[in-house]
Amino acid sequence: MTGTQTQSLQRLKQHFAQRVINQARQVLELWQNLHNSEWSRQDLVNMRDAGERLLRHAKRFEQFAHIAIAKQLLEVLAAVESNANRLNSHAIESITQLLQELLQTGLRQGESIDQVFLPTVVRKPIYLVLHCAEQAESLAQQLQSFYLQVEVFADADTFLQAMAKRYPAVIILDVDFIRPGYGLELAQQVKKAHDSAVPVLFYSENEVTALTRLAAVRAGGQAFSTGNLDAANILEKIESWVSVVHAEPYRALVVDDSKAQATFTERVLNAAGIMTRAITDPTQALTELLDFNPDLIILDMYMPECDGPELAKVIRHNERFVGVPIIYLSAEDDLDKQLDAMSEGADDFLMKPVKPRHLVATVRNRAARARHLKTRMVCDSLTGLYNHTHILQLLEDACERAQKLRAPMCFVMIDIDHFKQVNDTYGHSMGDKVIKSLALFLKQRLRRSDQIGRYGGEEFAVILPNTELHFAEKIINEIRLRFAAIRFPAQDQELSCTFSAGVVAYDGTLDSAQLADLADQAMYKAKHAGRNQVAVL
Ligand SMILES: Nc1nc2c(ncn2[C@@H]2O[C@H](COP(=O)(O)OP(=O)(O)OP(=O)(O)O)[C@@H](O)[C@H]2O)c(=O)[nH]1
Repeated sequence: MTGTQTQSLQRLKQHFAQRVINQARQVLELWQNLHNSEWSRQDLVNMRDAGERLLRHAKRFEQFAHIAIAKQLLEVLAAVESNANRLNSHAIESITQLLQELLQTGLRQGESIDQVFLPTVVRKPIYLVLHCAEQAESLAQQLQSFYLQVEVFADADTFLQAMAKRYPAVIILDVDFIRPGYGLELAQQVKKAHDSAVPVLFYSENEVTALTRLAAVRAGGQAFSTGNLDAANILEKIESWVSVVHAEPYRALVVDDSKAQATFTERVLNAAGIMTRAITDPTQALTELLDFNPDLIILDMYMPECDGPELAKVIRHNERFVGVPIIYLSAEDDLDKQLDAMSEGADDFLMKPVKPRHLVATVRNRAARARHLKTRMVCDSLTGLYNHTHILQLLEDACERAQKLRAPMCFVMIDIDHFKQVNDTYGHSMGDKVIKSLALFLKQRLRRSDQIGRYGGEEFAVILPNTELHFAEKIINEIRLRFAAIRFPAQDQELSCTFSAGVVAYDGTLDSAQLADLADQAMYKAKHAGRNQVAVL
């Protein structure tokens, strides 16, 4: 085969790789949409179509893991269809499990990194509509170093044409684009012409009046910045606007001595994509709590062996379950009794018969809040990355998984160089900004299946499942080069930072603590060898 033929074959392969990834993403997105709606016949059809497309593309590209997952997904969907299109907990669990696997399945090793490691947080482009061309170019460059796609517009027509073709992740719009106040008019035009609300970040070089800010809100502005536009800040905003819904379905444990009521509750919740386990014997509740790990518990008030408030107390006595919301679902209409029951550590009271919509909304709201609190416990407050304890826990899980599946896995330790100097020269808040930027940078560059933690002050840890050592080294090195190229506006100058990293591969025998230790050693090797480099061990 000639060099040109090999190249075009490679391009073709990459083209299909991209398609497989896109199809997998579509299936995931369809499933996630169910978090806000109720399962219908149309959902089944859409998921099946997306699953079939994934299977077709995966076959063409010979992605065997994707083929196996797509086939199993289609089987589960066929079972749902033959069960009068009723989603039950088993189907919800199977689909979730398969989609998790899909998320974990990188493409075959050896493919181009650009295809495998697609930016995960913000993929759509950013439209930059600024009055000053020089400022637009410099901001575009900064944003690009964060792996964002940027399109710069110098006139309104080209911008409006682009809007008609593709929606961006965000529009950064100068209120004084071309002439004073024209940016606001342009935003109004966009708002009228397009149903889909694209977030607009308004910008003005100078401070503006309250009236201009009000006009910006009315024109659909999501935020307003004045003075310096800073890429990290913009990415942080966009990330919060596009943050992905939690992919895991909610889990509810239903305790009701009436089988008919328990089944009714289960059906209503299942149709909303909520996994349910229903039990009629309250003495089994603790065992089920441990086994099923629900986001919340729905309790009947009156049951023969032990009543609801007693059970609530027993549950609350267990340290592990103090935070799990408890909702009563009972025919009791005496307000005093309801309040008494609530005083035993319950969170809500729903009267039977309850409207399905009311039940679903209550469960979703309570479960979302409980998850939010749980997330805060495992995440670092400055960066939103996993905290030290949690990333080590995740590393333990990753080692187990890699050993079970005999899959490659790498662990990386990253430490910003001479960080003390950044704090000493530019102040602690500038130091915080650099830490936050590196966090955003890693999130934006790595795959969704990779896990990133803030290991210590200016130290980060990354778990790369399904990744060979040479690949991990290549990616971290590429990230290192890009990060070093970022210029952070600091006072009236610019600041740049570098990092040193240590990369180690799981060999199937080490435990997570040993692996972390080795990564630390590798990172120190990089520091001793002069910093701003990646060392492997
Ligand atoms: N701004 C800020 N600084 C932090 C934070 N956590 C730790 N630091 C600072 O990070 C600095 C780390 O300094 P050192 O461990 O001496 O290392 P270094 O200056 O980065 O030098 P090398 O790692 O040897 O390249 C200390 O001054 C800490 O106070 C934080 O959350 N924010």
